[in-house]
Amino acid sequence: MADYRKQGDVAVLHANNPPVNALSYHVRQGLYDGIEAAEKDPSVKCIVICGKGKTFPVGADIREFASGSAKKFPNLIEVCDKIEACTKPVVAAIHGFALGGGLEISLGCHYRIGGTSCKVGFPEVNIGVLPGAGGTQRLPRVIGLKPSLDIITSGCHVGAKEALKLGILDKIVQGDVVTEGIKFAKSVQNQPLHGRRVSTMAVPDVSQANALCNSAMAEVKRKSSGLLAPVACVKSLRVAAQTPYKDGIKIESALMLQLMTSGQAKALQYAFFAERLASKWQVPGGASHATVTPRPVKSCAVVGGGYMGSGIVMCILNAGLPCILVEANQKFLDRGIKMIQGLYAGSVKLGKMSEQDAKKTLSLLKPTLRYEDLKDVDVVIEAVFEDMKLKQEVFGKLDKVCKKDALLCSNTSTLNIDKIASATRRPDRVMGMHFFAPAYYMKLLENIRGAETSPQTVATVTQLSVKIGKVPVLVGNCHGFVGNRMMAPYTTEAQRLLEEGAYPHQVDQVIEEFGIPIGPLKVGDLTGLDVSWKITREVSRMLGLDHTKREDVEPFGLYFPVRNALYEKGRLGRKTGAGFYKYEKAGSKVAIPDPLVMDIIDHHCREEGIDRRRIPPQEIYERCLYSLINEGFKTLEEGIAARPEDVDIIWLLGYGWPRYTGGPMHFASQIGLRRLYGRIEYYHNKYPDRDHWTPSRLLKTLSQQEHPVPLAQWGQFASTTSRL
Ligand SMILES: CC/C=C\CC(=O)SCCNC(=O)CCNC(=O)[C@H](O)C(C)(C)COP(=O)(O)OP(=O)(O)OC[C@H]1O[C@@H](n2cnc3c(N)ncnc32)[C@H](O)[C@@H]1OP(=O)(O)O
Repeated sequence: MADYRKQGDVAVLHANNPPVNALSYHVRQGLYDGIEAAEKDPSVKCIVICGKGKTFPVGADIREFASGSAKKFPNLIEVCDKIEACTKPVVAAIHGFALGGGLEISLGCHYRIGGTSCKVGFPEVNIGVLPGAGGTQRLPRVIGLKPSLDIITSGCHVGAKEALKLGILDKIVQGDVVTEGIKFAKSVQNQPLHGRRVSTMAVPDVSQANALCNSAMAEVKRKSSGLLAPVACVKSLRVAAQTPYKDGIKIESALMLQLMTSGQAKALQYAFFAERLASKWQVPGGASHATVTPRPVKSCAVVGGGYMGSGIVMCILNAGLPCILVEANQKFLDRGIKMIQGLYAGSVKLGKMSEQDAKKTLSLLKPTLRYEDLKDVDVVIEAVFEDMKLKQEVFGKLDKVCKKDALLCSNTSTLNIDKIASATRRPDRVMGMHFFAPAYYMKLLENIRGAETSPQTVATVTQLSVKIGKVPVLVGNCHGFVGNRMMAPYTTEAQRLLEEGAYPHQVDQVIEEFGIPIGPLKVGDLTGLDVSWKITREVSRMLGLDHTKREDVEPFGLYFPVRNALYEKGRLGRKTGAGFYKYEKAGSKVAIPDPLVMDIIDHHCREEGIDRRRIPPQEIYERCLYSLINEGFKTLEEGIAARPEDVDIIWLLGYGWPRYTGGPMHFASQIGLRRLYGRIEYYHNKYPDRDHWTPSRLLKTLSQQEHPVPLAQWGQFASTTSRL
């Protein structure tokens, strides 16, 4: 709703819908009625629109898009037009954020003032739509087409100073923005409104409209291939330059309708809420984010200053927390410090950070060679080499020196967290924190709870994860957890396809066209074929198998003859300038299909008596993606992943899965679970020896329901199909 109050001859309208004043039906109605009441009241001379609590409205209520309430009278266009048509001056007093529909409301006002820390923007492209309440028509009339194209197609926030410079804000004010808004409104209450109604203005840089829009269109197509919303934004902005407002707004609405009904908008909005759901954990037994209080974390330590460890240190320092870095010897410690210092120097050079801030942040780092220095820290994150024996050794030492209630966490990507915890006398205070590289940049944190991890440990680690800027997803303990476990069948199928008839570039092309930025074989080259070779050896060893014996490893999906042949020839990937592809030189990024690799593959097939066949792109697509999705359902049925949304966030933020499909689980719901199950069963019959094609029980159950089960209800079926 919106609160209406009078202060002297000023009517103050507060949008009141915590926590972010989203413009749901009651808020729109409140604003509309408020303007009408103020207009009718002869004692009111001017009006201020503002937001209750921490922000100005941040946009339409995204949940209303699906329910249809967004269309109810008055819709946002009608509210903005009502404000603009008011015969008394209306001032938007902005604090916090004015985003999307919130910014559109303010552009409907005759004046806009903002607090020093306010931010404005049109983030609609991030949720698959456009500023559909006149934003694409009004903004260019205020600030010109060029900056409007940048702001609307990027979805970026614009700070107060920049907004003032551009002309979005008329004034920046210190102190309470509503008090200042009232003062400002009084100062303009006798000014004529002619020239202040944005829809009547001309676009200033209209003469360059074609050139600007053509280049913006080329840019959005290049940058966001496959995304519909940025393209629609450019189209709508071009219309603003060519058409009067009354016609432009109709075209904007038509484009909005097209986007709203596209699968992309639905998927992106789903991803928006899934991301916010991620940190709201619950564990079997009922403890949850809502019931358990985290312990305060005042200091941290990281063991291991390699690439991952250094990145983790930076996340902690960036959050303003002191961090001790421990290394095994001076050489490694110096290397870690140098890496961290270098990355901060880079940020300063790029203008992302001031030299003073970098210095201040770095002063929170305390390098040491002595484990004893960790005796007072609240949380330790171990980031040593992925080797169980080594990790257990480190945890044993930590357990001895760290205070009793300190949490001990392992940055492991695959290893059994219970086994690591068994090296301590505090398994209830041990957790996995699987960071993604580069750790200072990637937002995902896959947090792994062991069998004995206490709810308070989960709460504390989750809170710390959010504090260091991550999106934490709580998962259970199994080999590879959720992300890497699902990765396994995907990469296995990619490699098996090579033995049956495909070449690396053909597999990667299908996956990249789907929207994953780097295909699985290019990822293999990036990670290093020696690394994956060693992982296969380690996993085989853990299973008691001889990794050199085909008959041993093949039934476990660990037989990769093409990869092995390349590895044996010293083709280790990008770093050696040759792997599944060739590269101009060692370290180059551009992967070039290599006839030599094709010969190696052909030779292997001849030796094995394999008749190579043409593999259609659809088969590549299904075998890589559906095997991965099937594994995702298995993580759900086993309770390793708590919710389908969690699986999706892991793949969206950690593995480059295209956000406009919502993630593997949302994508599955769009394919249709019956159809998906049918295809998985088909491949299971074709490749009965590959365990990853055994259909998930959960998927089977869901696919057999008479009506499609909404994704949010899959969890109810997971418990009945669980094998655990
Ligand atoms: C005709 C259509 C016209 C216009 C189209 C639009 O206006 S589309 C909407 C455009 N606006 C946005 O996309 C803003 C989205 N919100 C944000 O970017 C962030 O929430 C924000 C404002 C930067 C605040 O971030 P913060 O980290 O402080 O909070 P958080 O994101 O966790 O949000 C708090 C809770 O509010 C819910 N929420 C946020 N925005 C909306 C929204 N627009 N509609 C509905 N709900 C919203 C969010 O889900 C959180 O809910 P919770 O239940 O607490 O998890």
